[in-house]
Amino acid sequence: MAEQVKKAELIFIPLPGMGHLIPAVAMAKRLVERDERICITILVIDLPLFLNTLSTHSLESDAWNESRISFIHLPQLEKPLDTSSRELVQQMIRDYRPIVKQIVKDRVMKLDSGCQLAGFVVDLFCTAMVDVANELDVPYYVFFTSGAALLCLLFHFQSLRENQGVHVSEFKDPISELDIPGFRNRVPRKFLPSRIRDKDGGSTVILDHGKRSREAKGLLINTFMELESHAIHTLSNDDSLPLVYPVGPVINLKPHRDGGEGDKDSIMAWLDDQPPSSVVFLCFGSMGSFSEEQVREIAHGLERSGHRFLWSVRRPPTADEKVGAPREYENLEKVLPDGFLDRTAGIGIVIGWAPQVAILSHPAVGGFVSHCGWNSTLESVWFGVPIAAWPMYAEQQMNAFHLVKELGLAIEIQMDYRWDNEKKSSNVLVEAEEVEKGLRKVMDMENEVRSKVKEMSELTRDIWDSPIGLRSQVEFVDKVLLQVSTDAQSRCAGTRGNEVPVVVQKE
Ligand SMILES: O=c1ccn([C@@H]2O[C@H](COP(=O)(O)OP(=O)(O)O[C@H]3O[C@H](CO)[C@@H](O)[C@H](O)[C@H]3O)[C@@H](O)[C@H]2O)c(=O)[nH]1
Repeated sequence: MAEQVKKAELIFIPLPGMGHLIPAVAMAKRLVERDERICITILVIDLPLFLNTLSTHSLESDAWNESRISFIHLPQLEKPLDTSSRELVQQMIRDYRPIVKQIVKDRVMKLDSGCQLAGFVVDLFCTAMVDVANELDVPYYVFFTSGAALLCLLFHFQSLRENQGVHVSEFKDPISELDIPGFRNRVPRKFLPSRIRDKDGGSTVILDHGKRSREAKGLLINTFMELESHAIHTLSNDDSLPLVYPVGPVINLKPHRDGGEGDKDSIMAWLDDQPPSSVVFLCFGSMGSFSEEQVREIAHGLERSGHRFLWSVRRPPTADEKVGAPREYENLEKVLPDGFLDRTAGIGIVIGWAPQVAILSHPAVGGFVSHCGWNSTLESVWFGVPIAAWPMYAEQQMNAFHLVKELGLAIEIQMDYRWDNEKKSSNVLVEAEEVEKGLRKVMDMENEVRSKVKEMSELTRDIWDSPIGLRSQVEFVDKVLLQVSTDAQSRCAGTRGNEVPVVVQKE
């Protein structure tokens, strides 16, 4: 049946933060490579909250020669932003629904003959868009840009809420440990993402995303069996869930060609001059930043460790700026300890936005101090660089727990770091001594974590190079094509509503 489909168009709706956009574009590229009938349109929602990190143009330019991937930038909403709202992002996504509906309808009208709208692939945080897919009577799939273990946790608490009326906030003791399907070890409550842990911290919204994801035609997760077999099996064996596609690791390995990556050439030239595995790289994702006091503690820790370093530092938005991703410091010298840059000249460099994938792939890099964002985790594993975990917010504590305690792929710097969204900094100060200790540990060439990460890296690449590694992506593409063909047949037979004009084949 699938052979009858000439072209199938998927509409991707990523959350417009870099940690979500980067894997969505990488995923789109993988899918169009899998089958020449797949075309993808990526809708870029304009949330000023996120998009000032890096212009999306560099991501688009990576995909420009893929004629089967196109980008549509949605216009800014006319409504003023209520930056005090905890649910600002979700509200904005909801407000975009009529715009998306109209754009998709227009898009369908312009599709080549023989090309059919195959469905939506929505980020887990954009499940509000499911309403549009339903109104247009097309299937939707959910793309989850973090790991399978986290998804197990989300479904677990969503089902406790739905079926037993139990909320996670009822487990009061922060050190109490919970049995969560998909985890080999009991999970200390304090490591649960605050948005799930706290009843008034947005857990309703997040658990609702879980609920809507259950109704999807498939769950695409940016993970792979060798990294998360236990969690993937838990999800796959759960009959109440849709089909699970562990499509990862989806990493944007091709360096961005232009814009937004700082002074890439000089950074790479500096790395070329350093001995193998001698440099520790510090970077905290697209949204991570520290208080000035914390920046100084890190600087002291770096100096005391004596290790060569490459450190990506950005400042939090000021009270006036209110929202948005971290920005570059105008005068970094004022923030760093006196004379730091002079004393460390030749030993280390401090940069803004980092060309992270290129840096992690460089043989001079021997360790990575990371906030354990899922993309950073996958990139680090792919290149075999051990992590020193310093999670900050979102689900990063869970990721760190998984890496340190379950997989032994990371050492801990500070897992209890607690981000305060109002203060835009943490309630915990990690002192120079702790930083130094973590740096020494992660850079230790005899550390068991180093050999484990290398093994995982080799395994990942071997599997990725073999046909088995591509299986989930191929299966997903087959499912999309089969679904579109089945839907088209039922439309012809008049058994399915049809608000979307189906493109009639000319031949
Ligand atoms: O200076 C930088 C900073 C980041 N990156 C890239 O940006 C991405 C960052 O993604 P990630 O490591 O996942 O961190 P966040 O930007 O913090 O991502 C958000 O989205 C992730 C995926 O859902 C979650 O795991 C995180 O907790 C959440 O904060 C990665 O590809 C990095 O290579 C750079 O290239 N240069």
